[in-house]
Amino acid sequence: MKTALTIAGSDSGGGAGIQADIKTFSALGVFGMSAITAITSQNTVEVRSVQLIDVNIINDQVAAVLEDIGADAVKIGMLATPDIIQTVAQCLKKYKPKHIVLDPVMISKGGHRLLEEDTMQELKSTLIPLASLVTPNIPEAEVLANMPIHNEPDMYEACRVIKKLGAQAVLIKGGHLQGNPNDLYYEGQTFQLFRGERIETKNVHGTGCTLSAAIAALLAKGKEMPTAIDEAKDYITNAIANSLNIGQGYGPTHHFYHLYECVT
Ligand SMILES: Nc1ncnc2c1ncn2[C@@H]1O[C@H](COP(=O)(O)OP(=O)(O)OP(=O)(O)O)[C@@H](O)[C@H]1O
Ligand SMILES: Cc1ncc(CO)c(N)n1
Repeated sequence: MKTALTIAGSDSGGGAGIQADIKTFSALGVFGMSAITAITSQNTVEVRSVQLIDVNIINDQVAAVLEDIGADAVKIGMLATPDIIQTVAQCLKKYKPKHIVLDPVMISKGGHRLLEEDTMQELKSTLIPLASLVTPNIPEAEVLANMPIHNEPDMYEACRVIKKLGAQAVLIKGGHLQGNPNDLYYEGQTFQLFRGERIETKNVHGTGCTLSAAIAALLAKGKEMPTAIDEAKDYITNAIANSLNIGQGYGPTHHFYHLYECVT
């Protein structure tokens, strides 16, 4: 069976972070593993508290998984401090996983900052150059590219700037712009727009986590990057279309376990 490791924060509410990633891996027929970087006390409305995990424990979790089982792909989510980023970067340099999908998580849907000041700078210089794909949403892309993004033409320019930070490829997610949620992919030569149709729902907690985990799972199964993104886009669209109206705030996406075949 193919395997995928998520290095991310835990969301007690089950909609984002490690929990969304493992559900997505499982639904796509990939064996999911985790290295937890932070524990968030979170629900569909708010983040109540955050406990960061000691960097030695983060290092040990990654080492334990990669020295024994290995991972066909790694997905990276919430990394709250420059120290944590450096630790994860050292692990990636040591174990050199084939596919690294980096979701530069900044702020929860409820508006809670999930990383400290200066952390985005460290992410830019230390981690983005190691990534096969970096998947910012619009506010994250604005910080990474250091420019405002108001429309699709701005997304093209921001892709160019972010690509120069050294990732192999960039996918800017258009969910936060008005109109249809189209995502723009750029690998340094050609652009590809992955079109979506906006689903009218407030239940979009964890959509970014789910998309990046789906891309990692599909890469683990041997798909080429554009195919992995295309199929992951179908996966997230389906997960949003069937999202769950639970909790008082932004409900979670829904994962269908029986729809996807397992590659052994
Ligand atoms: N209402 C919607 N209908 C259909 N697709 C959507 C909708 N909102 C977002 N998407 C898609 O979901 C994916 C995730 O995008 P989004 O911009 O919401 O990520 P995000 O802000 O990082 O999510 P989160 O921070 O909650 O994890 C993208 O492919 C985007 O186009
Ligand atoms: C732990 C965690 N990671 C990522 C996000 C972004 O949605 C979140 N809300 N919580």
